Amino acid sequence: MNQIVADAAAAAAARKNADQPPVLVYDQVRKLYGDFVALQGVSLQVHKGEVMCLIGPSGSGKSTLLRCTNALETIDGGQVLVDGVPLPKRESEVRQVRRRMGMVFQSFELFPHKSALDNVAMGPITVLGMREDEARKRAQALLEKVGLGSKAGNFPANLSGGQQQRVAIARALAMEPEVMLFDEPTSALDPETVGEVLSVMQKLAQEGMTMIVVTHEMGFARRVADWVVVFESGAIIEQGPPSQIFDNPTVERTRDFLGHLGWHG
Ligand SMILES: Nc1ncnc2c1ncn2[C@@H]1O[C@H](COP(=O)(O)OP(=O)(O)OP(=O)(O)O)[C@@H](O)[C@H]1O
Repeated sequence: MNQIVADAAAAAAARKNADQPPVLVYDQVRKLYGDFVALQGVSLQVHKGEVMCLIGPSGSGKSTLLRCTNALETIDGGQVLVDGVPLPKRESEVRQVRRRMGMVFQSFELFPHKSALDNVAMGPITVLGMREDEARKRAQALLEKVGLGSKAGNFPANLSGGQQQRVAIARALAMEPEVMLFDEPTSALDPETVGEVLSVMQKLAQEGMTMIVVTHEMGFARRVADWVVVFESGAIIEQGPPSQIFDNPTVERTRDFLGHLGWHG
């Protein structure tokens, strides 16, 4: 075994909960949009409590992989396993799986005519069948967790982008997901509100939430990720702990990508 392979094997063995079965397995996942190959042969594992950041150039397939995780997109080859079970095809079963994964989008997607509290309480009431008073109590606690306890009555239009995104995170958490999927959660935000969203995410990570984060925030990935995956043209070109990817990438194209972003370790 050469040194690079030995280092990679040691890093993989050191992953969080590597001794337990992974929560998510992507096995040779392939995704087409017409003739266009968006994902080709993507194989990856996510362990419980792990924060995995997906990075890479625009259009490299990061969001597509995230959307294949909760069956917002169907796959054209390979498989995605959740707790060892392939993603189902039937819509009713897909909904069951989706419920276990909270998703946060770039564009918040809050209901504009509902208060922050109602946005968060709605899922537990309508999907989980929780009593309204209990759901509202849960929603208030979650708004406090994301630093918005005093804004519960505000409508989305009266919240900043960063605050709306924190409501969206609280809304996802209200369903008590096993995994949180973040699709470029700060890309649509004014720079001054990016930090407040990232610190909520960092707190979640510290609490042990399993997270997959598509991000262009390299500082966040370096600081918070346990495992970083670099995409290019629908394929993984390198994966490893942040110290490897950001300080000592083994693949020239990772170095090029980070160099273009002005990242110098
Ligand atoms: N619904 C769709 N129909 C056709 N092509 C699509 C569709 N969704 C994505 N694509 C294409 O698939 C490729 C991968 O897109 P994807 O959004 O996964 O990239 P990404 O790495 O997340 O990029 P970014 O960082 O810009 O969000 C892109 O070339 C994109 O144009």
